[in-house]
Amino acid sequence: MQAQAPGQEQKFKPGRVSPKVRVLLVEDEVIFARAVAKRLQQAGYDCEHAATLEDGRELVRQMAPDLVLLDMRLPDGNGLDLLPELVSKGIAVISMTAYGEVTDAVYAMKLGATDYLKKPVDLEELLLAVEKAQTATQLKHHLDYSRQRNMHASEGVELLGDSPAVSSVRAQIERFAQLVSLSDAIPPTVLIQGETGTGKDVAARLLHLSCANSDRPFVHVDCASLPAELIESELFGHEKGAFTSAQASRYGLIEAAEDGTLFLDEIGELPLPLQAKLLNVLERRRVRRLGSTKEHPVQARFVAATNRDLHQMVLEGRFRSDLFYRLNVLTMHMPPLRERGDDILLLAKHFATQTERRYGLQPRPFSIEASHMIRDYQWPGNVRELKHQVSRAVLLSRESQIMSHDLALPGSLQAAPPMVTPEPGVTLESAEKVLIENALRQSNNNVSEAARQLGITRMAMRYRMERHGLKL
Ligand SMILES: Nc1ncnc2c1ncn2[C@@H]1O[C@H](COP(=O)(O)OP(=O)(O)OP(=O)(O)O)[C@@H](O)[C@H]1O
Repeated sequence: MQAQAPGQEQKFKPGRVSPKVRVLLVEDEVIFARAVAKRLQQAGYDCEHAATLEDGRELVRQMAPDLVLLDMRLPDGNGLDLLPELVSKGIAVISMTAYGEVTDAVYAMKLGATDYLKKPVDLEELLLAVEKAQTATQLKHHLDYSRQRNMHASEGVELLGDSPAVSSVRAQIERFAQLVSLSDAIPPTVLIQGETGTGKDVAARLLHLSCANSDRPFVHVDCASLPAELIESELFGHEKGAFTSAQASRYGLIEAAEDGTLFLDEIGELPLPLQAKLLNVLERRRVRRLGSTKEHPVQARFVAATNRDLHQMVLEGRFRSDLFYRLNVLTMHMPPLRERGDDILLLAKHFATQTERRYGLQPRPFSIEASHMIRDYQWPGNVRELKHQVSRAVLLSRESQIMSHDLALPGSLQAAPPMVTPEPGVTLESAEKVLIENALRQSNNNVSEAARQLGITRMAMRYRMERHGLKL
């Protein structure tokens, strides 16, 4: 059978090589979790279980799930806190809420969950929801790839900011675009470095749009989220029978990029043997599909991005030095958000307006205190973190201004009085009172937020406050 032509969407279809769908269950009720995992495994899913948000986050990194079943009330926080991260990675999420926590389900859907289930959950109903979400995600990925081709990665690409650091990035993108577009030359590779969430993906897309052939494909390969055993066949393609599940020949993404751009995101995660193969492609401009003896010319320009210190990885023997030197020709550095001065507020206002428009909400300004907090916070997750926190604050805020406590930044919690540890001999009852008082102080007397911090419903919080005689 012949390989399909690059224009055919089918060749990108997820799941063709790995039939097992990976499901992550984030749930602290162990007996229920075991029953769900068993039922999903029986139905042919790969299922992993995490009992806390933190373990869930770690497993997302390790197993790159296709779908997450997310409980809302977890020992170390609310499932809503993990949800935006999952949605931004294109992972389907089914939220699971207990009876009486309807608002959580509503927020979860607003934040991009695919579906929600009410507890107690019937296992067959859960299985149906998983199947439905999986079909929807496959369709979405399918469309995403088609969209990448058809819209040429141009939609919604904005590198906002007036700071000198961002202006300099913009100028560099223009300059690099000219250099990689020189007609007769083999285009030099562009390496985009920067902390997570600084806009490396945005910069890569803008670069593509500024190049000659910007109407050609922009193919994004996330080396961190593709399982190691899949990356090779995804990148290089394969012939029918090259390995057990290769039932048809298939173009790899390098060929699919045609004479457009292949964007290798998180290149630091590429396994060492594949680094050698990639170097070979970059040097010889030829690619050979798995199981084939024939080589095909490579026309694409290569853009790579990383938030790792590749030089350090070379010193530690985790990244090939020859590939590093090959990549490190035209290098651009995305500045961290904390170094962009007033751009932070400009971006915050932009994301607030975006969320208000998306959900048809009244425009509201940030309070002076909230603006100061946004400006002073260090933003370790950079623009992505800002975007999520602002969207979340806009959706959750009930007041005429977006207040600092709506932002729920770790800094604001640090600024709150330290937690009081009960003395020995203190009763459970009085310890509970102390915890409630602390949570209220940390959330500036916002009962919903305090309830969220303690992992209980607003109603339960009100009831306990009344029992302890706590008034606002
Ligand atoms: N200057 C900017 N103006 C507007 N939006 C931005 C800007 N920079 C980043 N964003 C937005 O922030 C989010 C994160 O950006 P992006 O994915 O490009 O970061 P990244 O550096 O590639 O992250 P990672 O290292 O985690 O892959 C995206 O939603 C992007 O649209």
